[in-house]
Amino acid sequence: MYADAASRPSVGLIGWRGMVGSVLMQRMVEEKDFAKINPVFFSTSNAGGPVPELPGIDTSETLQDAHDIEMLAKLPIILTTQGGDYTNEVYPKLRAAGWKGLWIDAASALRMDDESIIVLDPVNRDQIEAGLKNGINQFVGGNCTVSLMLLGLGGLMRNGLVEWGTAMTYQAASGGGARHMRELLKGFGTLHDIVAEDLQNPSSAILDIDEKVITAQRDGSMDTSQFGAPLAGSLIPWIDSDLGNGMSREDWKGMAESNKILGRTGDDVMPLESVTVRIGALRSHSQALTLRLTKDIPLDEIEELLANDNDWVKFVPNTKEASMQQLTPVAATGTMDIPVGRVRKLAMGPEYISAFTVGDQLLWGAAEPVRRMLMIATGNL
Ligand SMILES: NC(=O)C1=CN([C@@H]2O[C@H](COP(=O)(O)OP(=O)(O)OC[C@H]3O[C@@H](n4cnc5c(N)ncnc54)[C@H](OP(=O)(O)O)[C@@H]3O)[C@@H](O)[C@H]2O)C=CC1
Ligand SMILES: N[C@@H](CC(=O)OP(=O)(O)O)C(=O)O
Repeated sequence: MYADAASRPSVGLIGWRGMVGSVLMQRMVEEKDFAKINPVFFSTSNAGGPVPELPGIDTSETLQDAHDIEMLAKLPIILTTQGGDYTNEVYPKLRAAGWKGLWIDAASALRMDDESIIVLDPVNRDQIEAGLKNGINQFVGGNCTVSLMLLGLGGLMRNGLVEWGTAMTYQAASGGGARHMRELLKGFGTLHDIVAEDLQNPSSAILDIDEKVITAQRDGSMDTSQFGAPLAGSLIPWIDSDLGNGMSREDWKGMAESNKILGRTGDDVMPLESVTVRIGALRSHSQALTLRLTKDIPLDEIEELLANDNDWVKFVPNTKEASMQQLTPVAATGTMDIPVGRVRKLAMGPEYISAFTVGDQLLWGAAEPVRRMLMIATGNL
């Protein structure tokens, strides 16, 4: 039974209209979360406007101003998917005003703060529970690639069986935002239009087609305003800012965030290096890993550890057919599954394995960890 309306905790929701926020709303409707809380909807651009028409939402209410610190400070819990700029602007003011409530956030701004816990409850529920008990009040969703990797490889990583690893990523356009997804699709369209007639003719020369495509990709005629380089028919081996030491910020997050989630510090830190790459997938991130295990573990035991770690990981047998059908962005998108496969021992030695994992960047990669944190904080999970 759900709590009656008067005793449900009030929760401020900011960013619900954005791409991550919309996926969060979908999940909250699916899980009937709006029967467990009293939602208060905010906007940075349309205070006084209508609240979203969602099942279970009282549409006689209007949107609150997301910059109104006094209004925000009345709430015991705030969940934001609005982005890091909003967090950086509003959060310090809210705390300075004496607010003691729980802040749940999908943006990276507060992730590595000592006062924050990065939330991924199938992996670190113990940390979350201990944090709630000890008065921690900043709970931040992890980087999408990190969360998806830890869910896929949890059976090895959570059990301390990985000595070190590398993750080579294949990240979808959605990681950049809605406009990036549009730019990718427009890019495919532009390239197709240039060679559409040639494609109709089976005897046209493929090298002529190739020449027309590469010319368009190089001559500046494609829209690259979001990615800064053509992505359709290509890839971009750099994600997020340049740290000036040969690493992108996205490369850096792999080791920093995964160790924080796993609770590994000091001498216990697991070296995990990444090269993060944007590819022309729409909304599921993939990554290929090389892992050195702490010992030689038989392959069937590795498979069992991976398959049984959590309710969402889906072990995919290392065959061509299964990999092509089950281990792709097309298979993972829109689902809560985290397929993991291509697991085999490597020529470097019996402790070395490969693995490949995929997951929806907007579900487990962004919205679901913060949705679940809200449910944990309100005693509903
Ligand atoms: N954990 C992770 O790995 C990930 C985290 N994120 C985080 O989530 C944040 C939000 O990302 P995302 O959802 O892609 O951002 P969006 O740009 O889709 O939405 C952000 C805000 O923009 C405003 N907005 C303006 N125009 C529109 C429009 N036409 N449609 C919808 N919203 C509009 C809305 O605010 P308003 O209603 O107030 O006007 C909305 O909440 C990111 O900045 C990042 O910090 C994102 C991806 C992955
Ligand atoms: N940087 C990720 C998306 C994202 O928003 O990550 P973060 O929450 O760590 O900033 C990507 O581009 O795929």
